[in-house]
Amino acid sequence: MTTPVLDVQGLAFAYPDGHQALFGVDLHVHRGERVAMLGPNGAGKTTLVLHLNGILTGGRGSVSVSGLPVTPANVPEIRRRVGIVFQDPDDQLFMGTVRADVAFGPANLGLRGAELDARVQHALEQVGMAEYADRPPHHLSFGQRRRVAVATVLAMEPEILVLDEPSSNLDPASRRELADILRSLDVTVLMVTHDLPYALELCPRSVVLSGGTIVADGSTYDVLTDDALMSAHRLELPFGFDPRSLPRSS
Ligand SMILES: Nc1ncnc2c1ncn2[C@@H]1O[C@H](COP(=O)(O)OP(=O)(O)OP(=O)(O)O)[C@@H](O)[C@H]1O
Repeated sequence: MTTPVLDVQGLAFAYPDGHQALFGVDLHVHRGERVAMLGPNGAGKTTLVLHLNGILTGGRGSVSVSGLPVTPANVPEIRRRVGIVFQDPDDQLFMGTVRADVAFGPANLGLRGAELDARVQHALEQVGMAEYADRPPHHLSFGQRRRVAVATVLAMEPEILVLDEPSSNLDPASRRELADILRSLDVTVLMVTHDLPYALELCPRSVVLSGGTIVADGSTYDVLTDDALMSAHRLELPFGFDPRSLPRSS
């Protein structure tokens, strides 16, 4: 078996106020997988994501990315390997142009000149935003800014792309376009979402985190059609959406 891209073992974490948010989480994601992380509000999803690149540390258990443990000493390399796209693109876009925002990370890695330009161009092409390179990010629509935020992370050539609620606040066309982009990428994806149809559309596998533990890990179709599991963990499909009535693509 190859080394997982993401290897979380027995991760337990309590916040400084004593609130225990994770109770021994195990999660293994292999290269090329697209995995959805589902779960009700307060389940611990964000807490888990913040451990993946060392924003939160100090809990029990371990997290490794392609064999490299997430430790304070490894954080710079871990942050290159784990690209997190946060829910609000404005948390990630702070430069005067789209190009400068996408160049920021690779320039910090030491890329310069033609190599840097090519990296930026490729990342913008991957998200269909190359023609916006010279625009200020704050002149773009929310959906366009989210795509640029994805490009800022892709420009680092991460081992795993972690997306927090990628479909939130997108209109139906932007939501579909982002799905097409994510499907086209040759990258391992972990996607936190409450948008269950989006999980079904994009991720063959889903894990359900509830009360700080993983309560299910299997095919997204099997998870979403397990009525007892769904109701036990406050997961609800949109009215009228029935995975059983869809062609089985994932
Ligand atoms: N800084 C903090 N200090 C104390 N407790 C916290 C802190 N941040 C989160 N928590 C608690 O930890 C638990 C897990 O929170 P977390 O944000 O990881 O959940 P989540 O699954 O991402 O929820 P949501 O779907 O609402 O985003 C919750 O009970 C939350 O109240």
